Amino acid sequence: MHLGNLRTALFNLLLARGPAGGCFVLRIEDTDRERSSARAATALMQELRWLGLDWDEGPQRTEPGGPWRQSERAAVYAEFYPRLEQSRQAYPCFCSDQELQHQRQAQLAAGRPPRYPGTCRRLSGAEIHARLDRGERPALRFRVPAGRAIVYSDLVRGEQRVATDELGDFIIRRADASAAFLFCNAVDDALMGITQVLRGEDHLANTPRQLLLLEALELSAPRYGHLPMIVGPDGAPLAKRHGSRSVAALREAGYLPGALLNYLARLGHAYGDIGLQGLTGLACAFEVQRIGRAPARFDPQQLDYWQQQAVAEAPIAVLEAWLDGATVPAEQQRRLVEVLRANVRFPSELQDWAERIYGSLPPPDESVCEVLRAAGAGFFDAALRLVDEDEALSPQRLRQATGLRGRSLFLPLRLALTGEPHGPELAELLMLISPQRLRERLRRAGELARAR
Ligand SMILES: Nc1ncnc2c1ncn2[C@@H]1O[C@H](COP(=O)(O)OP(=O)(O)OP(=O)(O)O)[C@@H](O)[C@H]1O
Repeated sequence: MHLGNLRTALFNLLLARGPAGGCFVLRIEDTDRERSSARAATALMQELRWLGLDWDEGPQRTEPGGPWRQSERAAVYAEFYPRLEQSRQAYPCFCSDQELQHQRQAQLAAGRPPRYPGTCRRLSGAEIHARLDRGERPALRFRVPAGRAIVYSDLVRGEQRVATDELGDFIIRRADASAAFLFCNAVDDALMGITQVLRGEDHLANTPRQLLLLEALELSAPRYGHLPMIVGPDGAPLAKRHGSRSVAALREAGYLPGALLNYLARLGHAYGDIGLQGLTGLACAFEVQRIGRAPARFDPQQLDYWQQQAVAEAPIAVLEAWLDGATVPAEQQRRLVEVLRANVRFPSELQDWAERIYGSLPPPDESVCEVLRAAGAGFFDAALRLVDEDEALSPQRLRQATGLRGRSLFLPLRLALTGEPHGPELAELLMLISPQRLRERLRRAGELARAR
C-alpha cells in the first residue's frame, strides 16, 4: 500500500463511520494473477490493521458474505457470463494480443482514440464453433449498445455524461478464463450490497462500462465517487511501482498511524481547525461534499507536522518501544521519553538522544569548540564544583555561581553535556545525566576550552 491507495481506503472507512453510517467492506481483488499474491494480501491486511482501519466485513471476519477474495469466486462469476451470452450482450473474441496491439497503433496513428474495432462482433455461430473446434480460446467481450448516453451522479464530481459510442466493446473474461477486473468488481459490488464506492479518478473510464454491465445483468449499481489522485513531487500519481511512500517504508521509519491518518484525511478533504483526531473524530467531520477536485500533492513537511502532533499525544509505551535496543536504564526510560517527546519525531531521533545522554558524545566540531573556548575553562570548573557539592547540577545554581544567564549560560552547558545547541528543557535534561557523566563531560569541556 502507498499513500494514494491508503487514502482511498481511509475515505471509504470515514464515510462508513460518519454520520450517515454504514459498513466498511474489504474485498481482495486478486484476479490478475501476475500482479497478485497471497503475501501481498496478507501484508495489506496487516497494514490496515496497524493503522486501525479494521473492516466490518471481509476476510478474517466471522460475518457471512464471502468469499472475499475474487480468486475464490470464479464459480460466482461463471454464473453471470451465460446470461450475457444468451441475450447476445456478450460475444467471444478471438483477436490475439498482437492483433489488438496493431489495431491500437493504427488508430493512434490515424489520430483516433484506441477502441476495439469490433472485429469479432459479427462472427456467425458456425464460425465461432469452427474456431473453438480448432482449439482457439476466446476472450468474452461485452457488447456496448450504440447511440446511448450514460448519465450518473458522481459523489465527488457531480453529474457525469458519457456517450456509449465513445466506449469500445470490452473484455469481461480473459482468454485464460479469468474474470476481468471491470466485471468482477461490478458483480461483487452488487452481490455484496455495496452502496457507495470512493475510488481514484484513474477509475473514471471504468464507471460507464460498469454501469452498462450492471444494467445488462439487472443488478443494482452503487454510487461512485472519484477522488482526485495524489501526485508525487514530479506531478505523477503515486503508484505501487514507484515503491516510494509505501506504508511499509513509512512505518519502518517510525511514522505513527495517527500521523498518516490525520495527514491523509486532510489531503483533498477540507477539515476546519480540529487538530489531531482519532478515527472517530475524523469520521464525524467527514463529508463527501468537502472533497476537493484538484489533484493533491504529497507534502512530506505536512506529514512530518502531523507526526510531531501524533508523537506529542502518543501513549508513553509507544515511545518507550522506540528505545528498544538503546542503552537506557529500564527505570529511566519513561522519564527520558517524557523529557524528550516534544523534541523528537522519529525513533532514530530518540535513540540519538539516548546515546547522547547514556552513551557517548560525537567528537566536537570546531563551532562547538569555539563556544566552549568563549565560555572559558572557569565556567566548567564552576559547574564541576557544583556537581561535587550537590551530586547534581541545576542551571539556577550555575547562574548564581557564575552570574551568567540566558544564552551565555545555556549554550556552552548544552554543548558540553549533549553536543547539541538545542534540545529539551535543560533542567530536566540535567536530571537524567548521572553525576559521574556530568563530571566527565564538564572536565572534557574544560580541557577543550583550555586548548588553543
Ligand atoms: N496516487 C493515487 N492517488 C489517489 N488514489 C489512488 C492513487 N493510486 C491508487 N489510488 C486508488 O487506490 C485504490 C487502490 O488502487 P490500486 O491498489 O489498484 O492502485 P495502485 O497502487 O496505483 O496500483 P498500480 O500501481 O498497480 O497501478 C483505487 O481506488 C485507486 O484509484
